[in-house]
Amino acid sequence: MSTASTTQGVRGEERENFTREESRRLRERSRILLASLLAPLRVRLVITAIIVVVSTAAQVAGPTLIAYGIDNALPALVKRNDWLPTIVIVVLYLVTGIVGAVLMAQYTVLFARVSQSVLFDLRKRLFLHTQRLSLEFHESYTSGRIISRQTSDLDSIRELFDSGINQLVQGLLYMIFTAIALVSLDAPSGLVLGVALIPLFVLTRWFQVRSAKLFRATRVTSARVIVHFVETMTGMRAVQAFRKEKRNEKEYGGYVEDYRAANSKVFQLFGTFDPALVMIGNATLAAVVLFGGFRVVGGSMEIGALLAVALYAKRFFDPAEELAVFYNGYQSASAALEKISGVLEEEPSVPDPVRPTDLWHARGSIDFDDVEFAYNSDAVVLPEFDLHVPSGQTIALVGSTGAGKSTLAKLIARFYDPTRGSIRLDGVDLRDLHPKDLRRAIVMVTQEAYLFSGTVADNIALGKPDATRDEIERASRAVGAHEFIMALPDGYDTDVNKRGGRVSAGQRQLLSFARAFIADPAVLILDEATASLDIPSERLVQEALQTLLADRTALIIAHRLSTVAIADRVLVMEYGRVVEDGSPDDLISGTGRFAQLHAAWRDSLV
Ligand SMILES: Nc1ncnc2c1ncn2[C@@H]1O[C@H](COP(=O)(O)OP(=O)(O)OP(=O)(O)O)[C@@H](O)[C@H]1O
Repeated sequence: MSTASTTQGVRGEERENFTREESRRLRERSRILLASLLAPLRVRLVITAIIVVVSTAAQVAGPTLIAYGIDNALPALVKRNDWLPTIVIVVLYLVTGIVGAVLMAQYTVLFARVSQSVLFDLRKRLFLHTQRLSLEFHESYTSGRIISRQTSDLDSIRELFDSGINQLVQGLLYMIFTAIALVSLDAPSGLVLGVALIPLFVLTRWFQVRSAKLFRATRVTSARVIVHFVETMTGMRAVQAFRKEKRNEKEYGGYVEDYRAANSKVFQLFGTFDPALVMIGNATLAAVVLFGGFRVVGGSMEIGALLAVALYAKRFFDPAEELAVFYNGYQSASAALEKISGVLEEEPSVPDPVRPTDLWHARGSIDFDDVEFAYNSDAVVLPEFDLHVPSGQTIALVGSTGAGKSTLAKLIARFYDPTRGSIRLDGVDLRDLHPKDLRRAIVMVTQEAYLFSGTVADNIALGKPDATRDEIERASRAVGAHEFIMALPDGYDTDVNKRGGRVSAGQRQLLSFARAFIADPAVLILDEATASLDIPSERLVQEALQTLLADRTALIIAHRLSTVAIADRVLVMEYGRVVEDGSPDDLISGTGRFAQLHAAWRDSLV
């Protein structure tokens, strides 16, 4: 398999090891993403860079000015009563101090703006792209992982921007300028600093290697805590129904403990690193002062220069810790960027047509022509499927579980494309249809009848965003939902997520019918709820169905055999094939599979 195919999109996200070629490709992908995020901010970045260079240079100038003041300006004042050099030094000191501080403030603000723009852009891109990806992607890439991309991954990139990169740039510049100033002030002291760099380098390397492992452990353990939490909360009904609380408590306790232990190891590491860093700094300072002291006594160095060199030597180590920590922030942010770039690289498996065919007024005839279908090239679900549904026909799909009924429905709604053959609406291949026309012509009402946060009216209007209140009410009346909506605390304006706005399973189904009715599609696909409604509710739903199905092509996945009665035609499916096809009456009076099912159902009613 090629490198591109093993690392394409989110493939390889769970893997720990990569070949050199694969790692190179992943880095390249992250780099391209980062470059595309930074490209629009080019001008701002250049200005920010200039500001930070000038600001750091101004800050570093202080000790040199002090040295000049002590060694040259003060003697002139004392010996010749010449105030000018002293005044110049004091003014310069003040000016560089003020310029350094003002520019530093500017730099912080500008950098924050750059990082906010990058994050805003990335967050938006990720959301829009994830939403555009086909159902196939979402069925395998769990919501926990999507949530991680949008939260913890974006957070580690934010952290790197907020405290990492600007401190890195500042810190590096600071060290470089300080070293230059120190060497130009007194080259021999530069040598001492050069020697001090060796233990500093060794200590930093040691810290990076140890901390990389420990920081990774904190990331892994924290991800486990989040995933377990999300899973428990989303599956709360099953958790409580199966009394899984105790087991969860133990598991969650274990994950939290691992996370705590990982964090405490990180703190222990800092406990060693920080004092060691301070020691190296102090030892260097002592060596510089001692070495300089001898030379001052010997007359080869001025006292002001010694003071400045001591100040530089002391400040030189200030950014060292931030630089060492940056490495970890960088690692976790680049891992995050790699995963996000993977999601962004995914392409919808149901692509929009390049040259779409418009279909303004669909009539609703559907054809399956030599269709074969398999999920993710696994076992074939529909081996060879041919079907003609004339417009206006109501079809009931029955068959044992796993026969392929939902798959058939998903293919008609074009959540997936067939692996062979074509599916056509009014003679136009679904792959060539404009997505807008497709969504207007074919509507699928799923079992879950999902309600979004908002009012009842908002939820119905989803089927036709510009619907007036009149249209909403008419649709609700048509499917028999008006009465119960009016009985809600605020009628159509009741918030479905608030107390009192909670609706029952049957009512939820009626709302989704109203939503479909207002959308007025040429083809309606209905995955009928298995929830056993009580008899009055079932009757209500049956009546609503009749209204909803009138004058359009309909395909109902019928779990209740009572629904079959309102169908013009019944398809019995087994193992991805149609094994019986006929009117309900013909099939019932026959001796086939459906006749048996129907007899068993009728007996169960008596
Ligand atoms: N997203 C998926 N990925 C892989 N295989 C799937 C997927 N969805 C369904 N399948 C498989 O396809 C086959 C048909 O499933 P389908 O959901 O279409 O059956 P069904 O007739 O609607 O069943 P039910 O009445 O239980 O809903 C099953 O073997 C199932 O395991």
